[in-house]
Amino acid sequence: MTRQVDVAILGAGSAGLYAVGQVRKATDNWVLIDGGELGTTCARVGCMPSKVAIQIGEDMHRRSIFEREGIEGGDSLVLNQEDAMEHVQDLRDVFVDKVLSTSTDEMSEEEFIEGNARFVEPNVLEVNGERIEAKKIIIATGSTPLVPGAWEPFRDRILTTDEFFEQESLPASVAVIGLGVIGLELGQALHRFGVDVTGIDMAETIGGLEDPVARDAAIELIGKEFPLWLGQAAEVSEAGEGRLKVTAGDNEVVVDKLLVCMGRVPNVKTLNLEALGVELDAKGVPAFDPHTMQVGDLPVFIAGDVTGERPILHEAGDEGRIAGFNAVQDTPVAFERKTPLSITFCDPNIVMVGQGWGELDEDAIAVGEVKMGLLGRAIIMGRNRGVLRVYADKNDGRILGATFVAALAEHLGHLLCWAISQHLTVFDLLSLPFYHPTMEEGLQAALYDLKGKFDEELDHPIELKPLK
Ligand SMILES: Cc1cc2nc3c(=O)[nH]c(=O)nc-3n(C[C@H](O)[C@H](O)[C@H](O)COP(=O)(O)OP(=O)(O)OC[C@H]3O[C@@H](n4cnc5c(N)ncnc54)[C@H](O)[C@@H]3O)c2cc1C
Ligand SMILES: NC(=O)c1ccc[n+]([C@@H]2O[C@H](COP(=O)([O-])OP(=O)(O)OC[C@H]3O[C@@H](n4cnc5c(N)ncnc54)[C@H](O)[C@@H]3O)[C@@H](O)[C@H]2O)c1
Repeated sequence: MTRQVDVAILGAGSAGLYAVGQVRKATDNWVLIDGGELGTTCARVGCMPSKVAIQIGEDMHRRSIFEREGIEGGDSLVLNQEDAMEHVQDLRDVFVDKVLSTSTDEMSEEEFIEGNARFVEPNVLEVNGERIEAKKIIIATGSTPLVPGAWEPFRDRILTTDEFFEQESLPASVAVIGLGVIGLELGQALHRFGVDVTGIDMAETIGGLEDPVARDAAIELIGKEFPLWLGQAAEVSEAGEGRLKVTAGDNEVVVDKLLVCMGRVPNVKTLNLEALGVELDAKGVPAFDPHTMQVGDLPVFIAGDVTGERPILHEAGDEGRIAGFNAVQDTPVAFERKTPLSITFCDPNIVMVGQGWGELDEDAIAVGEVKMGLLGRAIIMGRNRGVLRVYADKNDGRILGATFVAALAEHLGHLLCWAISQHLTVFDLLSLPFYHPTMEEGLQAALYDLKGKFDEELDHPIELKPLK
């Protein structure tokens, strides 16, 4: 017998759970299906445990400035790697428990099915031998770390983020392959844990940086901590005694393990999306409307990392909300998407907001820049490194985007993202308060530099607004 439901949601990750949150407001007749480990990628093997590792690394690294502050004994501090990893796992468990106790743990057997679903028709699924016919289906099955098939013989010495946080002890040496977001965050954390790290990326950049000034600053600063080999793909072979030889161009290193962070692939393999009868892209994902999350005109929606488009948590959350909301409407509603914001939590942070350097027409923009070296608060913190670059429309001063390589830039990025979302100009921003002494004064300095690129002269100080 085929079970009938209003909505079936595939995947109990962040996107799927946000979708459920919307769906259950409109109907009790829904089902959530998940065939993997529960607790969400974010809490279990993503955002949260990675930030714990980064925090430990940062706390340990802080000792490098103790001496100049008159604090003695920094050299004798020891990071116990096993205890540190146990702390990562303890906090990870707290975050996972928090997710489970407010989601699947509370669901009935009717509401939550453990199993991998596959499509039979656009509105019919099969899971654990049972058929489910759903008026609407939401695909929110996330993604999986990419490991090249050719490296399968070395799989026992390859760590991805699916395995890393489970490690009780750490290898003495690691080659981090891929210096995108994950490679930079975890590579630097591992280095600061005392592991001998070599970072390799086939691109001539790190953290996906396109702005040439920001890119050079980031490569110089992070390259002071551990070697970065850029511009050549990594190749791997046996080195004997269980170790691996990694080469990239003329560089060569022998390591105990690889941390592979070469991107992620959508979890679509077992879904039989061919049954949808629409074209699939090279990764097996169907085309969808990013404002409704609907797949063509099918009764099918898609949300989160499985789309491969905006693989970050708040976007997965929004996509889940959009898909869930629309799955219970007669006609899908198109929603605005948020101003792009991406933060790599390495030190210094790498932050990109709004339109990226690669999308902008250099002739149509003005760029404001400040180096963080002379910023008072940054000097006090011993974190006066990096650069802030802000891009504005040359005609009207409207802020279009920015790239930051600086300590605590995660906060500056939010401020500027909100300003772009409100369509503010450099002149609007300079009339707002900047407290002294703060890191925000770095942003203020970049904005002053940007304002200097415009001829516009006000008849009053730019920091002030005449009463209307
Ligand atoms: C190491 C790391 C660090 C990160 N750090 C950050 C960060 O700091 N900030 C940030 O914004 N983002 C970060 N991200 C990204 C963020 O974690 C993801 O964007 C987000 O978790 C995606 O949520 P999701 O619901 O799409 O996928 P998931 O949470 O992965 O959920 C997908 C679910 O689908 C299930 N599933 C798979 N196949 C099937 C099937 N056939 N049938 C049924 N169920 C299935 C899986 O078991 C899983 O439970 C990080 C990611 C990683 C890996
Ligand atoms: N702070 C955050 O928001 C955060 C943190 C971690 C992960 N994430 C999400 O997870 C996703 C996946 O992260 P990721 O770091 O795995 O992917 P990524 O796409 O950010 O980086 C992958 C890197 O691997 C490199 N690469 C690919 N093949 C290679 C090869 N053969 N040799 C050398 N280098 C190679 C690429 O040039 C690229 O720089 C990201 O897109 C991100 O959105 C977000």
